[in-house]
Formats: sequence, structure tokens, C-alpha cells
Amino acid sequence: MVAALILREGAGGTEVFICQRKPDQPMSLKWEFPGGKIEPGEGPEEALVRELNEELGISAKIGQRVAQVRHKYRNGGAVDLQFFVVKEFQGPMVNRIFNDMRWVSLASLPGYDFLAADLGLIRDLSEGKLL
Ligand SMILES: Nc1nc2c([nH]c(=O)n2[C@H]2C[C@H](O)[C@@H](COP(=O)(O)OP(=O)(O)OP(=O)(O)O)O2)c(=O)[nH]1
Repeated sequence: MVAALILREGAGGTEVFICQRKPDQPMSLKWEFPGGKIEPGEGPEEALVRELNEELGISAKIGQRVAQVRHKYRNGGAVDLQFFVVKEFQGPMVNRIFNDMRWVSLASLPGYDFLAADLGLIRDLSEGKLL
């Protein structure tokens, strides 16, 4: 699983782009970072470029990998997540699959109901420990 921390500089400091899952999806209405599963034969960066194009219609330049997390969900599923920074992309963001999506300041991240696997990362980002 790969996901993107898409960053921009806003008036109040660094902002990141977050997405909310649809009501009919598993873990409905939770917030997450855009991304998805790596298909057989793909590298992580290649998979993330594809996912960001499918989900948001953008053409992204994938930067540094800044975090890796393994998490066991209570339903028994385990996820292995890799997070990459994206600072450059082309094209307007188009909402293709999400319930909602928005730019938010790093400090405001803990106010959103994120997927459990993301919570450590959310804390680090909001405390300025990662970027
Ligand atoms: N995109 C994304 N997925 C995350 C994050 N945190 C986290 O635990 N996940 C989990 C949720 C999903 O189980 C998996 C993402 O894969 P996916 O997007 O292809 O899966 P999905 O559940 O949305 O849909 P499906 O294809 O499995 O039906 O990783 C995150 O920040 N972003």
C-alpha cells in the first residue's frame, strides 16, 4: 500500500491534501491520504503515480519516502503502508472517488477522523516531527 503526502505552502504554514472515504466503502467516512495498492510488477512510486492519476486526475512527481507503517486492523487484515511526499504535480485536482477532499494545515490534522493505521503519522506531522 502506498499513499501520498501532497504538500503546499499556505498562509498559515505547510498544508497537506486529505481525502474522505465514501459512506459505502469499508471504514466509511474515515479520512486518509490518497493512494492504494501496489499491483503485481509495479514499483511503489509507479503505483502511486497511477493511483493519484486514477483518484485525483493529476500527474504527480513522487518525492522522498518519509514513513513506513505496519498495522493490523481488528477485522484481521494487515496493511503495510509507505508514505511518499509529493510537492509537484500537474493538472487540477478532480474528485473521482472520494466523499470529500481538502487542503488542511498540518496542525489541524488531529481534528480529522483518520484510519487507525495513520494515527502515528498524523501525530508526528501535526507536531512538526516529520517534515
Ligand atoms: N489510500 C490509503 N489507504 C490507507 C491509508 N491508511 C490505511 O490504513 N489505508 C488502507 C485502507 C485500505 O485497506 C488500503 C488501501 O487500499 P485501497 O485504497 O486499494 O483499498 P480500499 O479499501 O479503498 O478498496 P479495495 O480496493 O480494497 O476495495 O490501505 C491511507 O492513508 N491512504
